Amino acid sequence: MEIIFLNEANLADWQSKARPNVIALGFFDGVHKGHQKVIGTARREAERTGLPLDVMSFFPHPKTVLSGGKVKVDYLIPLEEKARLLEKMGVDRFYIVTFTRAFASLSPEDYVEQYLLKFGTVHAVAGYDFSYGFKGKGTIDRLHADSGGRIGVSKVEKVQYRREKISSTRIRSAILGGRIAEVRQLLGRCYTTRAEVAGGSLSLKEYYMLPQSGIYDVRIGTGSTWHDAQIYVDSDRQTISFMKQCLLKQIDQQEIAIEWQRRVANHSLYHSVAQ
Ligand SMILES: Cc1cc2nc3c(=O)[nH]c(=O)nc-3n(C[C@H](O)[C@H](O)[C@H](O)COP(=O)(O)O)c2cc1C
Ligand SMILES: Nc1ncnc2c1ncn2[C@@H]1O[C@H](COP(=O)(O)OP(=O)(O)OP(=O)(O)O)[C@@H](O)[C@H]1O
Repeated sequence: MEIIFLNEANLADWQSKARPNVIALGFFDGVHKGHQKVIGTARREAERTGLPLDVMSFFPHPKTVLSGGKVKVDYLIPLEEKARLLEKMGVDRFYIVTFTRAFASLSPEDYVEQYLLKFGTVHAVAGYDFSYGFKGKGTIDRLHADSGGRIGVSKVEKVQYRREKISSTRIRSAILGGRIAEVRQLLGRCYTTRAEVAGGSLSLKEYYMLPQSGIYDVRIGTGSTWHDAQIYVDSDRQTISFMKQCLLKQIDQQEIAIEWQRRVANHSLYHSVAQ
């Protein structure tokens, strides 16, 4: 999979490398079950037509840019992790458009012209609530018309869990609430973060979220094996530590994966046990 960072400076160059494609559109933080349906729909269309499958996403989050940095988005996963997941789903090119105020001011028609038609898009897939162009005025229902009838469009209907839309926002609040079992249902897999182990302490890497304070059953991945463990989270201090230190020696100075399985106790219980 090719990863391409698009900006005003290299836009014309990439337009000149256009080839016909099917593309999935959206931010895709977390690559949850709703996103999987969008990308899966695009993949089937790519297979049917024999065209490459591309994804176009944005960075930083539009909310952060449009608020002038005032709104901070807690990302679920960093770009590298999004790229790993997209590659596993069969994506050929992953475009990441640098989201700036200038980009946000493009009219819906100009976005479609400059970023889809000039990139060779034959068919675009997005969810029922995808929006694009100045003030988000472009909607999936008008994308076909905005392309002058040249781009075929598939709209993915709302994917729900317990009668509510699955969204990145909902997953963020479930993580902050320690509702790890729900997070697993929404993502379609366990939430997995990466951390560094140095001198006996654990630190989460950037662009992952720390669940609510408490004790969690986790699996620790070292690249070669998985170990069952328990982790204590203090979300006020933003720290994580192992309940038993024995694993720490084996994995010192390594980058590990933490697969969050379930929350087994809350903060206060830990303190009464520890005292
Ligand atoms: C060309 C373009 C311009 C946009 N301009 C705005 C804007 O002016 N205001 C806004 O709130 N969002 C704007 N957006 C953001 C979209 O409304 C939407 O949040 C973004 O495309 C991510 O889509 P998703 O959240 O459905 O994945 C723009 C998006 C694109 C692609
Ligand atoms: N539950 C869902 N059902 C169908 N399509 C979805 C769903 N969630 C997102 N999509 C689509 O997936 C693409 C990426 O969406 P986006 O990244 O905005 O997801 P989101 O989870 O709704 O995020 P946020 O919570 O920040 O609004 C868009 O085309 C969007 O319409």
